[in-house]
Amino acid sequence: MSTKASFSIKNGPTFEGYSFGAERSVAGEAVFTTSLVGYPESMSDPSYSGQILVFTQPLIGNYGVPSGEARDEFNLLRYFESPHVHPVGIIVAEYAYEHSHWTAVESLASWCKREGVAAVTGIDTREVIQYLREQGSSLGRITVEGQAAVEYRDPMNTHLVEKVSTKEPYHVKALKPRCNLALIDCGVKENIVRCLVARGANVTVFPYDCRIQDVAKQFDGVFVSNGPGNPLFCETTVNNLRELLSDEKLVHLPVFGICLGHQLLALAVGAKTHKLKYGNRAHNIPAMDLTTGQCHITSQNHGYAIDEDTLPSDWKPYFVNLNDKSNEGMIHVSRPIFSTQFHPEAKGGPTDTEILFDKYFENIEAFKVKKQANIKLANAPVSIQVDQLATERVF
Ligand SMILES: NC(=O)CC[C@H](N)C(=O)O
Repeated sequence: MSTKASFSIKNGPTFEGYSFGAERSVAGEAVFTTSLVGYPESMSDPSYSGQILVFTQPLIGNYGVPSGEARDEFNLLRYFESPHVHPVGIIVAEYAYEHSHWTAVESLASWCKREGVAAVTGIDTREVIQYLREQGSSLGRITVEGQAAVEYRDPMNTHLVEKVSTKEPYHVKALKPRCNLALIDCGVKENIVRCLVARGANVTVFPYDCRIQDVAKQFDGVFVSNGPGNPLFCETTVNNLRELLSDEKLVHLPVFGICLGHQLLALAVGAKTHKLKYGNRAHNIPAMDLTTGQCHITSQNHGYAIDEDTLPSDWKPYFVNLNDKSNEGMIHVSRPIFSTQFHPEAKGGPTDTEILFDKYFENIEAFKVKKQANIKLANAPVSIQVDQLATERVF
């Protein structure tokens, strides 16, 4: 029989189960996802950094884990959203000790062990979620039998983005390049880079604290990525974005942000953010496009949201969450800038809103036409030697 392990919620109950991952006692923020599939994608998503992820889907592990080394035609990770697992622990109702899938190269248990991630099975996750929903976002810890319990700790009080962002810029080439984009990496998911490169962008990925306002003139667009933690920790990025957005020579520059990127752009324009009661983590959340009235089913993973009442008058809410009415995006009234709280790149989840990448590329094409006509904008030659940059994340 495997080693016993317990999962405790601070100011809440303790649940007894069995360890199937690394035999390590850990603490973090306990969050839950109601997604039915996609545990490899979720667990390799840097936005889950420092968290203990509870799956409401009762059977987890049944299709194993695909290769973390396989790469696609752009040299991006084929199956993972980053090279490593980011939650410190996972909680499941029933771990499938036998797995089967044509892409599987190992079991979820062996992946967790190799990555030092605690994993507990045999937990009544229905009760856990009811508790987290009532009490709201809570701290949690996993204690492996025979080990001392670790102190509860709140990862939201630490600068998680600093840990997961690339340490040096890197460059990903398109097969048939049509534009050059600068991406601010706060913990970017691989599929965001893929959505850009596959549409013909050479993407230069910069660390979260790079002075984007200094390099933006060399690019056809700026992208701000997803990432972990409280957006208020990213003051440097917010200040840089504020300067970028207030540069008169850059008024036509297309900008797109996703999730944390959306929150950072909102902070940069003077709006406020708040923590949601327990966050939205699922693959089937309805978000309505306020410009068309259409509802889209979206993939989500966030604990914070922006207060749309605090948006300045030249910004409009773009999408609204039809479950809890929280903000799901913003769009500038005249400039080619928009951002979403949900994940149009999916992985996992529905790809319905991938059209937003097409919209971003339409903005980029329009910008290139304006650049050629040289209408009131900067047009600096690319001085960054992209061929001398790394070709993947640098840690
Ligand atoms: N996926 C993300 O980018 C998450 C954004 C932010 N860390 C939040 O929890 O709200």
